[in-house]
Amino acid sequence: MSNILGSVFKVLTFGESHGKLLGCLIDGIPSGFYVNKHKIQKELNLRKPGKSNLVSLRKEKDKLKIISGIFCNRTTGTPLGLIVYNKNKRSLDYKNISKKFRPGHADYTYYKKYNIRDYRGGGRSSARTTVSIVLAGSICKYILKDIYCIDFFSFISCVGGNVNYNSFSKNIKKTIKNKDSLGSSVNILVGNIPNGIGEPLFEKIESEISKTIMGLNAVKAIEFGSGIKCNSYKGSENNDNIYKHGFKSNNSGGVLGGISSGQNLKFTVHIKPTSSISKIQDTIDNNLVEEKIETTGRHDPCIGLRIIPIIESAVAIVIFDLILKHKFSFFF
Ligand SMILES: Cc1cc2nc3c(=O)[nH]c(=O)nc-3n(C[C@H](O)[C@H](O)[C@H](O)COP(=O)(O)O)c2cc1C
Ligand SMILES: C=C(O[C@@H]1CC(C(=O)O)=C[C@@H](OP(=O)(O)O)[C@H]1O)C(=O)O
Repeated sequence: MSNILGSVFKVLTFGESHGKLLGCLIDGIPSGFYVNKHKIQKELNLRKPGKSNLVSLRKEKDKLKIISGIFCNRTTGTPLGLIVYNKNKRSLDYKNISKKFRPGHADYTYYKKYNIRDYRGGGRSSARTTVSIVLAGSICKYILKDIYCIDFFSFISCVGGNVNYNSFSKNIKKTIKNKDSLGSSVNILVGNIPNGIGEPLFEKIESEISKTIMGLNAVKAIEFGSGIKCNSYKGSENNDNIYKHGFKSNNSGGVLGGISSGQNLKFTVHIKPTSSISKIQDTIDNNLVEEKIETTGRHDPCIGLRIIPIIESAVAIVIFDLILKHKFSFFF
């Protein structure tokens, strides 16, 4: 299993959905950084479930606990350990389906590969594990803001194939009634990214971000700038003309040759509909016997509503790691 993100700012993530706790251990964080607990907690609060009836109703406080690596609120350069406890587990919800594989979830592949499966909340395959990404990423996010004024602007751009923002919540409510779920897309814009981040050929900023974002639960595609639409454009339409004070458009998504151009980094992430639905579906059990399955419990009907803080944190880790790894600019 691979549970480590980053190569200099190295984040080891651990924990399961219904285990005792989740967390991360960060190796490679420079010494002397002020660790702002409130800013980390704010990001955890943005990610946590149970905040409305349009998301999973699991109620977690996700209260930050720092277990190592700081002295007088500053990093000491030793491994920084951050955790949150799981408090609101309801493993009984999974009892009926403990031997059946939910279509679309990771149950089938985990069982086939590891020959053992923690069925409680999906165990390690649950998006509850994204807590660890937000723990580490929130630190990167505010360091990037303090040093480079890097800002994130993100929004949900599509729910169930519909791009009209005003219809999103109505559409989700109707889908919940129908015991189903919806796919979605979110748009991410990272402002004030300095020119020069990204290492061609094989650590282009696009490829590094894509690898991490595609590693998130339920993400099925990512497009930069004009994305897949570029296949219908002419060069004269897709090129971003260059002037003394910058670019006239941003079809490149802020990346040229794998290097940030100084324009906003712009990408779209497409997310599949939640697999755990209470509509009856076909599946098999551990003994290959064909069964019907109905997944009840507390599930997100549309993941796009919750994924933005996770994506922002993941991207912040990638950018900060590239900066540290290549001793970019005037950082040191
Ligand atoms: C923020 C977030 C919340 C999610 N909530 C649920 C959920 O409530 N129920 C569910 O079945 N899947 C949920 N997922 C998706 C599963 O974790 C994911 O589909 C599963 O791990 C299988 O991985 P894959 O979809 O990447 O193949 C969520 C994903 C994210 C990013
Ligand atoms: C708990 C979270 O999301 C969970 C993600 C998830 C899944 O299968 O990914 C399934 C559900 O787990 P449970 O049945 O334990 O409530 C969600 O609530 C969270 O994001 O904190």
